[in-house]
Amino acid sequence: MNFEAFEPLYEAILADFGFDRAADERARDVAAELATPFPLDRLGDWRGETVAVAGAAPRLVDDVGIARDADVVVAASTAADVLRDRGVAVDCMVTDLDKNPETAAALTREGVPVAAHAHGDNVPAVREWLPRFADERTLATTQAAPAGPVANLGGFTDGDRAAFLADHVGAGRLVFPGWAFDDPDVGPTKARKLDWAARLLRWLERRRGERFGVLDGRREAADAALDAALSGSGQ
Ligand SMILES: Nc1ncnc2c1ncn2[C@@H]1O[C@H](COP(=O)(O)OP(=O)(O)OP(=O)(O)O)[C@@H](O)[C@H]1O
Ligand SMILES: Nc1nc2c(c(=O)[nH]1)N=C(CO)CN2
Repeated sequence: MNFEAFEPLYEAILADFGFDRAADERARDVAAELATPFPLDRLGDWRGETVAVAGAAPRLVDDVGIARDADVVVAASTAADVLRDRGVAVDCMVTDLDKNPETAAALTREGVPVAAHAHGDNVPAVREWLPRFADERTLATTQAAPAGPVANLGGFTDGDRAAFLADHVGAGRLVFPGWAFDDPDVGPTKARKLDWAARLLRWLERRRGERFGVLDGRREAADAALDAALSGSGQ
């Protein structure tokens, strides 16, 4: 995914949450000062592999076997701790540094790549944590236009960004342990973020010609929101 393709959905997300594009761009520029280029082959070769994109819903503890059975495990945020605590090695972590940045820093030092996201509301965490990461294992990301070493491969929440990353590097089947879009225990903002995660995964499955079981029952609503956001963009 390149930014041009993602931009109409990025605009819709900015409008929905009232996020400021200029603030995202400033965050990206801070990350660009701190990061070094990350050639994606440092992730390893995921082409054709079954990639588990692990979310951090409470059900992840019951879905651990799905991750264990996959060829590659990409963990979103706190999913990395849940899986590692249960003996499942994580091949990559995707995070916006807001919950368990210590885990992310430690992973980079162990040689595990981490995609660290800079956005308008996490600049202090970017400044604090990127310098503590092993540079050569850190892929800095933005949701605005890419710049310098900071990439945008698509996506918004940690979990869907993980799926877009896997797609970008040629993953075969994507499976989704630890996802629950209708989680009664999340607050209203997180619930709205999860709605966007569902829409973005729906967009991704459409583009891939795949069907993600995690989207069963959600496709119609996701399509309506996507069609509204994409109308006029030719996608
Ligand atoms: N029920 C759920 N609760 C939380 N996360 C979920 C859920 N279902 C799927 N996910 C995915 O797991 C990811 C990691 O969630 P976690 O709560 O650890 O991180 P987070 O840092 O708050 O995530 P984000 O900043 O992206 O909202 C989310 O970004 C989301 O994509
Ligand atoms: N500006 C901004 N961008 C984001 C935010 C956020 O809170 N603010 N949260 C995200 C995933 O939780 C992803 N991107």
